[in-house]
Amino acid sequence: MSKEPDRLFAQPLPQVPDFAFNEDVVRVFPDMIKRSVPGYPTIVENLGVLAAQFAQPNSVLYDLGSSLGAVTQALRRHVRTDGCRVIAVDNSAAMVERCREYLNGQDSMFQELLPVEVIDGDILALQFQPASVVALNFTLQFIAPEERLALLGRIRQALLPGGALILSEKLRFNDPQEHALLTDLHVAFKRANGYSELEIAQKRSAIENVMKPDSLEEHRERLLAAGFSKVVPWFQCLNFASLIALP
Ligand SMILES: Nc1ncnc2c1ncn2[C@@H]1O[C@H](C[S@+](CC[C@H]([NH3+])C(=O)[O-])CC(=O)[O-])[C@@H](O)[C@H]1O
Ligand SMILES: O=C(O)C(=O)Cc1ccccc1
Repeated sequence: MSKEPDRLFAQPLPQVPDFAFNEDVVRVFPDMIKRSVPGYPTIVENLGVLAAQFAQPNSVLYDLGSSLGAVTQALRRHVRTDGCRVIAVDNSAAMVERCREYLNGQDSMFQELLPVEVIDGDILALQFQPASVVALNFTLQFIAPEERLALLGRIRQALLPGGALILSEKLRFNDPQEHALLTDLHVAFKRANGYSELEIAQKRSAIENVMKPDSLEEHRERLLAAGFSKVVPWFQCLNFASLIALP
């Protein structure tokens, strides 16, 4: 993995552009996500452990919004079920190109890994195949809010009995005091990871138009409306959480 540190927002910008998953972000992405998302390494590794419990023989495991393939790599470390294959999808060409390189690296280091296909495409336009595991690891928050229910409905329809959707998201909180506390603690987390006040402020303004978090209650209700039968939070660190949704 690239070791380049994230300094994208370190210098004052006359106007902060909307955040995009372009080549500049790709270069620093492993460092950025680890220093910005509390619990990220734990979520990714354990997503593989969880997936191994839900994987059904001869089915597809989807990594939707795969970025550099961290989740795909965890799936390939943990899932041993016969005939499974991974389909990773991202609509950033820069991410997809680097993701394929990293997965080739994983292939050259380990034997008998699950086959993987990386698709450069929009998850909103995807024709889903029958799937036992679908991972949306910090991706739904970048999908336009009005598209989210229909996407979850299509995922629900594709899920096999015994399978699961694993959904990780930044959370918003309806209680203003809870929201303020966890937002402040997230800023403290970023500061402790070496980000300056300027970097934190400029990043906040870059993502505010493109990343729209929901509350846990909104996630639960929407997942049930999409046809899921059960929603089980399995991890929360500050304002970041991961849920298991059962078909
Ligand atoms: N409509 C879309 N279709 C396909 N991809 C999309 C779409 N919208 C956004 N993306 C892609 O979703 C990813 C979100 S990052 C996921 C981290 C990864 N899961 C990880 O576990 O490392 C989250 C973050 O950076 O906070 C980006 O690569 C986008 O290009
Ligand atoms: O940085 C933040 O404040 C976030 O909420 C997480 C994030 C991580 C990586 C890209 C975009 C948003």
